[in-house]
Amino acid sequence: MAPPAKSFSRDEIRSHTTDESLWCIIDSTVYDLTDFLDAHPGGESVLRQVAGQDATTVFYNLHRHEVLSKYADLVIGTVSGEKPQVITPAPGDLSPVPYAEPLWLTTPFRSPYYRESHHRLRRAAREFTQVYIAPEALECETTGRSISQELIDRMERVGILRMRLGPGRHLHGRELFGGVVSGEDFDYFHFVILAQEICRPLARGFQDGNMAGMTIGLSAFLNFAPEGEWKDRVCEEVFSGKKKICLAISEAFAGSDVANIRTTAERTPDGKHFIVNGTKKWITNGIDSDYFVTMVRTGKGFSVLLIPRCEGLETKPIKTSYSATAGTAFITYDNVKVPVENILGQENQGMRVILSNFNHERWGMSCTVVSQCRAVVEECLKWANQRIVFGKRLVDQPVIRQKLAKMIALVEANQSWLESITYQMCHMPYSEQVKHLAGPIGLLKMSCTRAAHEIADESIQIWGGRGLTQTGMGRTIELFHRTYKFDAILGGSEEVVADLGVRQALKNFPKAML
Ligand code: HEM
Repeated sequence: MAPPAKSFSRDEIRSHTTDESLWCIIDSTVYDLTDFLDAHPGGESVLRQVAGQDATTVFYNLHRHEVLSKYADLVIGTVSGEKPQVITPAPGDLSPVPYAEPLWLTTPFRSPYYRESHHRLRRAAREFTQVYIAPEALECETTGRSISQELIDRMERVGILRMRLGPGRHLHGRELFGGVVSGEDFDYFHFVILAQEICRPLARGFQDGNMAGMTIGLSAFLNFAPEGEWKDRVCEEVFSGKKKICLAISEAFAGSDVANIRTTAERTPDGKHFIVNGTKKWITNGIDSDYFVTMVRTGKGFSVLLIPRCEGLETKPIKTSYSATAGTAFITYDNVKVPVENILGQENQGMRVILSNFNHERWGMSCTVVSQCRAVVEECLKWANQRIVFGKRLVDQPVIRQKLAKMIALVEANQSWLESITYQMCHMPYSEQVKHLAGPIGLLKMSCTRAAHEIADESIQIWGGRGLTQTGMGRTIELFHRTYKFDAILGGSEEVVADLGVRQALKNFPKAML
């Protein structure tokens, strides 16, 4: 909001120092704090100490810039002959902070990977995220409530729900974000952009609450359900946002070692149904899902069934270290009757169904982890630049610059590797991707989550107590530090995906000797 057109001389401002009229200056803008004195969360006395003065430095030492937008009604004008200097980005704008954007978005750097439609999508996705996703993400992260139907409908209208499944036929014939890219042109780089933009609010629980179950659950259904009315109906229900779906693999008995699951599906004597018994644990979005893509043991192996919410299937919330808004569930199946037609792929060939999506899931997680890490780097750069401590900026301490250097290098290295792998995904036939990319994608995910570990650790040291506080300036750092481990565990633990990368490398090892 533009400040009122009135301007005041610094001499005049200096005379407003009493509880009856208390003014101060922040970034050449004049604030009347008289009626705010007893409402100020930081107390009255600190405001009296800056009465009539320029409080810019002390203000930014203690508050995020967004506080000023929230309290814009306290503004009464500007200082005569001065203009506010601090940037308030408009929705969709790029950040001018060094390393806050990947190189392809930074002038004058160039990239071989991105076209005009990628730039258009980036702007549209960021604007949408800032205007619609971020406010709800921050609220849900705190309250634990589920994503609203209103936001789901809004995402559906611009095509976000379909884009979350990556390129493919489900996007054909659609104009995404009202025409910034056509469904046919949507490629893996468009996906990287969307994934990296919508996680920018840094609300890790909400990020999963925002239809993460659909991205991993529906893809198995899309690729393995037989063509026909059933497939069209379920896809339409989920893509339209009317129904929710989740992927139920892990159990208390088996996490990353999926082959140890114990949930069983036995055929009824007439062969028309499976009877499912067992449990599933840590199922994202399970709490309010309508469909459960469930991995089960069948006669000679594993199978995957689409199970609608029905009698015998119950979901209970699991309290994790991120917000309940993710809808993390413990599921019990007690004699759940499922038609045999609900099988995805072949009976006893379910491992193929599950493995087929792992690459995409792990690559998608790498996209978001790099983006979150970058957002943390931006927070740290801004903080280190504005925080005055021991009489100088935090960033004037060499030890802080060392930490920032390490964090920046980790982010840039992982983004480059991500783009290089994404380029292969755009150009390799699927059969080659399956053969050649599982290893590199596993290593990429490991590299990203290791980087997140380092970045979470260093950022807390830069932020001090604020990095351990859930409100105020360091809230994003506190949340990142509390939740970065999710990505090191979900979708295959760091150790499992790292091991996969090395085992794949050794598979066709040449007779090369030292
Ligand atoms: C327009 C002027 C101001 C507004 C709207 C404002 C608003 C706020 C708000 C909303 C908080 C809660 C924490 C947060 O969300 O960041 C807060 C905390 C605080 N404010 Fe202010 N404030 C203003 C000016 C000042 C000034 C000039 C000072 C110091 C001289 C000050 C000192 C503090 C302190 C010490 C805290 C507690 C910070 C903490 O817990 O880390 N405030 N203020």
